[in-house]
Amino acid sequence: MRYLTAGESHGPQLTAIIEGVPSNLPISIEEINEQLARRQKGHGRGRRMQIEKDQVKILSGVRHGYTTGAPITLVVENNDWTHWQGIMSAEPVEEGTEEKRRVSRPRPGHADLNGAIKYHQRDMRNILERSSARETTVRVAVGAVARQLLAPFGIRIGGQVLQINEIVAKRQEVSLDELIARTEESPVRCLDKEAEPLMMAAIDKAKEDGDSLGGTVEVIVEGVPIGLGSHVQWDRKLDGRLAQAIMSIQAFKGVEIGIGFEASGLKGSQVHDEIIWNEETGYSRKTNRAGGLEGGMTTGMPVVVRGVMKPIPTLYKPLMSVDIDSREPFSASIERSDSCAVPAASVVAEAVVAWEIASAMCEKFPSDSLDDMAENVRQYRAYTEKF
Ligand SMILES: Cc1cc2nc3c(=O)[nH]c(=O)nc-3n(C[C@H](O)[C@H](O)[C@H](O)COP(=O)(O)O)c2cc1C
Ligand SMILES: C=C(O[C@@H]1CC(C(=O)O)=C[C@@H](OP(=O)(O)O)[C@H]1O)C(=O)O
Repeated sequence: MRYLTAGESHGPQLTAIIEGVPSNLPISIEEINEQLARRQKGHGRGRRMQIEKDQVKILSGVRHGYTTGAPITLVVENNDWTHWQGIMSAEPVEEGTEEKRRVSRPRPGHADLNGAIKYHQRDMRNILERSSARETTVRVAVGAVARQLLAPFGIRIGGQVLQINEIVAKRQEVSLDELIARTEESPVRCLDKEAEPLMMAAIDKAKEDGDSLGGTVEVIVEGVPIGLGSHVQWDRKLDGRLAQAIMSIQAFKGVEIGIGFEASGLKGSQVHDEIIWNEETGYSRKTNRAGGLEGGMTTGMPVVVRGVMKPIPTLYKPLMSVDIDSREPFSASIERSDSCAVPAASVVAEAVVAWEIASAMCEKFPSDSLDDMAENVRQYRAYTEKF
């Protein structure tokens, strides 16, 4: 499977085209919209989220509720477009007749300056419009389709926030069902009830100070068969692909699988997961420090991926920058902004992980139709249990 996204933050819409989704897969528009709504929530979001009410439109590839195997086009319209039509118009405008909201003072941490130099743009709006994480809207819609492809195989995904700024959540041993239910109730998508108000207070304080905060999110996938991905070629290793997916989310600067960076300080005997076998389910592991991946392939244990999001670059009390017209020092430009988007980003992280797992399923099993795929997954599972 593959997909592309298109669209600007303040343009008319975001679009995704997905190719390779098996035919005969039931698609629920409500479920896609539920995922879009989850991404819009979270303490620390800016005013834009009050303007938008993201809803998907399916323009191709789905008929009477089922995929046909043809490319699927997903669209999410920007309500904010009504305020930006002239500024973002594709039509030529006469010089001086239209307010362009030109950006000439690049924000440290955003794509503004590098993009402007690379693409020969004197108006950095032409960069920020596309680098904006508004794009994650359609990535979540794509992830929602991937989730619907995984659901018939009992593969389920949850996510949580583990840290915001200095506040680290205490680890909670809960089932995936409980994690999914409880994070949905939390304004910061955190299971630790003691950390939650501290995180919210830290976000409020940062906002008050004109500052921003980052943090850590975790995604867990259960029900994955053994052997997705491959050890035989670098670009087929599923751990590498998951890392790329997480790092492709705007503002993500770190990724780890299983115990990740902690492994550097431990001995092999403290890191590797002992192998066990039983007659009913076959091979398994005593622990899951590997986060469900060894040799670029799934072990059958839950896949556990964490990502670190840096603090949002746009600051209401801006850092110093340089104006590209005068080359004089100036405060960076201020665009309307979130002060912390870690809870929203955890929903995006779930989506991109869902996509990678679903893609790996389609590579492992014949996937022209859901019927082919279901039969092959059933046979393969019976085989792995007996191996
Ligand atoms: C859900 C989400 C919301 C974001 N909101 C903002 C925002 O309001 N203001 C901002 O400057 N950056 C925001 N970002 C981060 C920028 O888009 C990102 O830092 C920028 O594109 C530069 O890319 P890089 O940080 O990956 O290098 C957000 C990121 C995510 C994932
Ligand atoms: C629009 C979204 O996030 C945006 C991501 C973003 C950025 O620079 O990444 C900047 C802000 O855009 P605006 O200036 O229009 O408020 C955020 O609101 C969204 O998540 O849907």
